[in-house]
Amino acid sequence: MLRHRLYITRALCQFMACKLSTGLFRNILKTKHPTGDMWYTRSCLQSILAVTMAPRPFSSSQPRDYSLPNTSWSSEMLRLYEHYNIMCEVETERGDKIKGQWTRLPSYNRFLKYAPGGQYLSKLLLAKARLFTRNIEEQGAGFEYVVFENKQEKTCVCVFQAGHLLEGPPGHVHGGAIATIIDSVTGTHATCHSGPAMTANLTINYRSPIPLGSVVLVHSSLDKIEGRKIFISCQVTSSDGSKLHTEATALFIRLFETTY
Ligand SMILES: CCCCCCCCCC(=O)SCCNC(=O)CCNC(=O)[C@H](O)C(C)(C)COP(=O)(O)OP(=O)(O)OC[C@H]1O[C@@H](n2cnc3c(N)ncnc32)[C@H](O)[C@@H]1OP(=O)(O)O
Repeated sequence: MLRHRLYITRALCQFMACKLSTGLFRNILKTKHPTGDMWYTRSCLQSILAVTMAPRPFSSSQPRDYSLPNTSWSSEMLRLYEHYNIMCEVETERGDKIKGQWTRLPSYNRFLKYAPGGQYLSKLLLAKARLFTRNIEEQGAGFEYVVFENKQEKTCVCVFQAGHLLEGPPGHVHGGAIATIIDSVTGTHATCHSGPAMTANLTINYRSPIPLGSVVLVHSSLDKIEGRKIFISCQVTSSDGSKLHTEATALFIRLFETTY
């Protein structure tokens, strides 16, 4: 079993290194199996990767989940967290708890490590790498956020509190930080819906500045899917929805042809 995993890991590394130099997932790839009597084709490797990383990018194992409340969260952040979290579970007439329309998506400092099978890849591939939005250890200093998904409505909402290290214009959030949270939320949405995907295009209109330390909502809506293309639109609003801060559209390209 362990040997089998090692073969898969080695093949994956060769595959990724090859793809980095030739463009993602474009050409037929043949990688020799270590035993010398078998060849991996692109579709075979895609299947391995699909099993390794998809359809669920998150597993329920033990690491720190950054999407859970911490002491830096303001009362408004906690209120909105509770507002959505309570809808993740509903009570039936018989008093049973069942899954609601919303799901809270856990978030780690490196999701690859905690994806099914990802711990093997994680040891070999840039082991110190961290998800950009989760790499500031000081609570409340950077991106504090939690994403909820509503599969039925094909939407996600993110409750986002911007810390003091995200300053751009004095007292307000940097445009790059806003782009980052939009990319992260829409990217998470695309990945949850369709499996691993990368941003191909992100178009942003900044409508009104976001005060540092304030809590805003990032709404992500899946507009349409055409083949491997996933079109998403996004609005960042004040926490009561009365003020529009930012609008964006994003195009993600699904990395695998497999449908989930
Ligand atoms: C749980 C996970 C949490 C993750 C949260 C964080 C999310 C963060 C997401 C990111 O930030 S990803 C990093 C930033 N993005 C990149 O670095 C991507 C760089 N670009 C690429 O790697 C490739 O261009 C890409 C994978 C996007 C597409 O390459 P492919 O070779 O797989 O696709 P191809 O070029 O064959 O295009 C497929 C289709 O998409 C279309 N397309 C590709 N790029 C496009 C583009 N930029 N604009 C419009 N259409 C585009 C293309 O025309 C074609 O359309 P048709 O099928 O209709 O012919």
